[in-house]
Amino acid sequence: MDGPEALIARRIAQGRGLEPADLVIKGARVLDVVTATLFESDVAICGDTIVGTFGTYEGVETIDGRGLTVAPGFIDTHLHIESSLLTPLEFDRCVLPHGVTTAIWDPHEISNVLGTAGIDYALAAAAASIMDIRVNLSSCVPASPLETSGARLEVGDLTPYRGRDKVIGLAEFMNFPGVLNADPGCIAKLAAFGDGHIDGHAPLVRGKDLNGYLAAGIRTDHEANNYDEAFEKLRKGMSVLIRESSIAKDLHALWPLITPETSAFLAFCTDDRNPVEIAEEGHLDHMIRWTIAQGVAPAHAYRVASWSGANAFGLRDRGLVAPGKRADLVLLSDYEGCRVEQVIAGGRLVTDALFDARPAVAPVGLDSMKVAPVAATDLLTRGNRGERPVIGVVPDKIVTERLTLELGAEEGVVQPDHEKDAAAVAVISRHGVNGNIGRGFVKGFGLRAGAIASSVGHDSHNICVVGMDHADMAVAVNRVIALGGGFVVAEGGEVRAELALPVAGLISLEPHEAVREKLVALRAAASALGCPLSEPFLQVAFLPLAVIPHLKITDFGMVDVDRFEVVAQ
Ligand SMILES: Nc1ncnc2[nH]cnc12
Ligand SMILES: [Mn+2]
Repeated sequence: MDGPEALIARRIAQGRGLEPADLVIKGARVLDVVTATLFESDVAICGDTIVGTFGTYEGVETIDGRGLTVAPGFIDTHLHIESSLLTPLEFDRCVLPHGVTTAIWDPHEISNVLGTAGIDYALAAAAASIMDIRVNLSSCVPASPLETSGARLEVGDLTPYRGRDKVIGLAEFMNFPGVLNADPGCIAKLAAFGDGHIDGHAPLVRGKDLNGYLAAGIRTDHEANNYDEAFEKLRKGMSVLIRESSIAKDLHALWPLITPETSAFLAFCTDDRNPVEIAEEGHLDHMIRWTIAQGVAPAHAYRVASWSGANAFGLRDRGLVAPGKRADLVLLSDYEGCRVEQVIAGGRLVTDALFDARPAVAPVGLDSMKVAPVAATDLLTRGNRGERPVIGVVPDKIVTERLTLELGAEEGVVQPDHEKDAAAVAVISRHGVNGNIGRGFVKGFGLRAGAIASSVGHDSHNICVVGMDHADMAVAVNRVIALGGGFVVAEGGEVRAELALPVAGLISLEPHEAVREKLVALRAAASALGCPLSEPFLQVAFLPLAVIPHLKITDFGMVDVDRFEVVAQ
């Protein structure tokens, strides 16, 4: 026998204790998330598979498990690795040590810029990473018809990827108005993937509209930011993915959902989490730790972070410390505090040498700035004094308010107003498709001067700039273009801080430690301009997301998301 048959025979022999296992964790306390109990045991591993628990085993190699608790590897059920600002392999090196052994990636950020080349990049990275990166195919590129993306993905672009290694199904179906209105393009995608997994994205969708959205075959949601909405979705059979991103922090509202009965139907996700927060707080380990600190039984929190997510996405080979399951294991020095000591990914102890041995993945999209430098006059909103729609930023939320403010004008140009905390905002099309510039105003950035610009502008990733001075806005935008993409703070005609994001205008080529340092400097520069927000760049980056209520801005202009129409250019 050789090949799969020999491997199965080896697993049986090692599981039965007839021969030493490849690797044994000796004398640990093991978490069983099925019965929510802990038990003392060795854990025997053959290759990438757990083969023995509830027993004593000999191992070719052993790990001293005394004083440690072994939990199933954590599963981030919905994220955009691009939002970490890191390359996927740098994300792997940054996040796997936090116990996240599986990450389910929707590469719609890079796909909005590069099209299927973005999906190919994601799959190449998934083949090289140590953590098991799975890919859901980006269902809505562009996210809405009210923006200009760098590419479009129709059903015919997606179906060739079905069944590919690492591919699960269809990623977050954000165009919920398109679903509810039975838009033909949406229906075609739902039909093509209906027999598999379809992820959802349904902020504030309730009642019979939610029933219609679910009847379309959509299985999960991560956009509920309040208990009642999440509870309704849970009771209607959705897997609710509780999110703690760097900007949308829903854990504090949703942790009470986690009970003995519901924890099998809830999962954790991060959506968009950057290296500063990963370093300062953690990743899913932070979510587990924080949830337990609220009083949730530890075993239920760990179940949400492992088995429940595996089950929701059809990953039947993982999520338990049990024979036959994938050897994704987290060794904890503090069970209630979720302090990760060591991680085993696919049966391999995670070490620096393991990361160093990965094959390289070539960067893509290094020429994604297909736009000429702008002049300050390009960013002006022409008009007279009067009332106009203004985006209301809500700290730690991506939902924004639809405000109306009276703003003054000078010589036919509408002016930012520091007293009213009304900054100018513009979105500059950057994909070489057209010369669109959307212009408007936003309240909540607290700026007294200067400008903040970003080539990360969800999800079409045009350049978004917020400022109190149009000349500084142009300086910031033009530096973003010169960098090939990035975040820039400018004041008094000077660049005060910057981070280059040359991979599709979204991702840095630097190590996560360097990206973290530059993000800290950018936050400090934004704060020096008066900005009180903990995440100023993500707040800028989410202003264009026209599938999140209520008022946003794209390269088309100000978009009323509830009425799904452009309300001001
Ligand atoms: N990056 C993203 N794209 C679409 N919807 C989101 N909701 C939160 N983050 C998002
Ligand atoms: Mn979403």
